[in-house]
Amino acid sequence: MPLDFTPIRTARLTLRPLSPEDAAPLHRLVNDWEVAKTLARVPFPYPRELADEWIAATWAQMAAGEAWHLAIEQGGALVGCIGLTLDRDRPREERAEQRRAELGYWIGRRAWGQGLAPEAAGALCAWAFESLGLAEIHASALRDNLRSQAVLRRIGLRPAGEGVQPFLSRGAKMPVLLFRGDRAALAAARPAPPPKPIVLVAAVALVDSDGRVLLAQRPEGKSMAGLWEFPGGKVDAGETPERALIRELKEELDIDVTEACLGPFTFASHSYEKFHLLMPLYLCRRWNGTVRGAEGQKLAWVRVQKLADYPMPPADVPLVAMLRDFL
Ligand SMILES: Nc1nc2c([nH]c(=O)n2[C@@H]2O[C@H](COP(=O)(O)OP(=O)(O)OP(=O)(O)O)[C@@H](O)[C@H]2O)c(=O)[nH]1
Repeated sequence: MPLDFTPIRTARLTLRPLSPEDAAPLHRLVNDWEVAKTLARVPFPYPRELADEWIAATWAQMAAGEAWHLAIEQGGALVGCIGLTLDRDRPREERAEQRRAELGYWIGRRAWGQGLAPEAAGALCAWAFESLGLAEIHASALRDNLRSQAVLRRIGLRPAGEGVQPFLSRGAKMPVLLFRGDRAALAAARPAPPPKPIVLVAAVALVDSDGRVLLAQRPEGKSMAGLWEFPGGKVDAGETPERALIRELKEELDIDVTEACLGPFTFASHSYEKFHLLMPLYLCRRWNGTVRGAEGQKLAWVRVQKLADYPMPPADVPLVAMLRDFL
């Protein structure tokens, strides 16, 4: 068993070395004419012992650095196989960056229609460019296998002519379309990482009769602890920014504010590592009650010219400049 292979994980799949327990489900899935007829190197019917032999062969090939054939697992069950085989037509000592490998895969019939093949193939190719330093990946698909051709195109391979290949399952030579792509072409086709969530935070610059602005210090234990910020907080689901501010100002500062006293001033739009902050900043000069740090946070009334002396979260920096110009 090739123990040193770290499984490749995608959103839905795990690609891992085959194990002897895979032989029975593998046989059941591939001994299906609809699957076998698209594969060049699979006989049909597929003898049960061949599954054991094939799994043992994949370990030997992986240990020799010749091919990487992996199980495609979804939710703990085998749903197909995928592999890359280094081309042999070049001298073994050639430089790694000139290597080419052939991609092959199949998905059991019950797992068709979910986009699993491009998900697995895209991930295996990305791994191979990174770990094996390949120059190019190529593949072929039967001329009438439009579905597989679509998979190859989707992961970034491009048509590279036609050919004829012997198909064990058909006992005949069959016309195929050839595809190939380099690292850049496949990387460009990979889906972008999921966008960061947008977090809506309402904040306010409270301005007193001397024109000073209130800042609150982020307490220990929170992200960006020690930095000074405008009072406010996250807008809850179903809440308006104004209602959120009225709530937060009561909780944090023990003051009462009305919507009419919250004047929209500007906003911050800033990408933090895990989220994108969208923060409307209001101006407020009138409130009821006496401002106090109701959550134990330190407060400071700061003259606009002095605001820059207080280290603030990066999202706030442009807001400070705008306040200075306005007040
Ligand atoms: N209230 C406020 N939040 C700000 C300012 N600038 C800024 O980047 N933020 C960010 O906006 C989010 C405000 O969330 P919050 O006040 O409801 O909650 P929190 O500090 O407990 O958030 P956290 O613990 O998730 O960091 C924080 O991630 C905070 O770092 C600002 O001037 N005022």
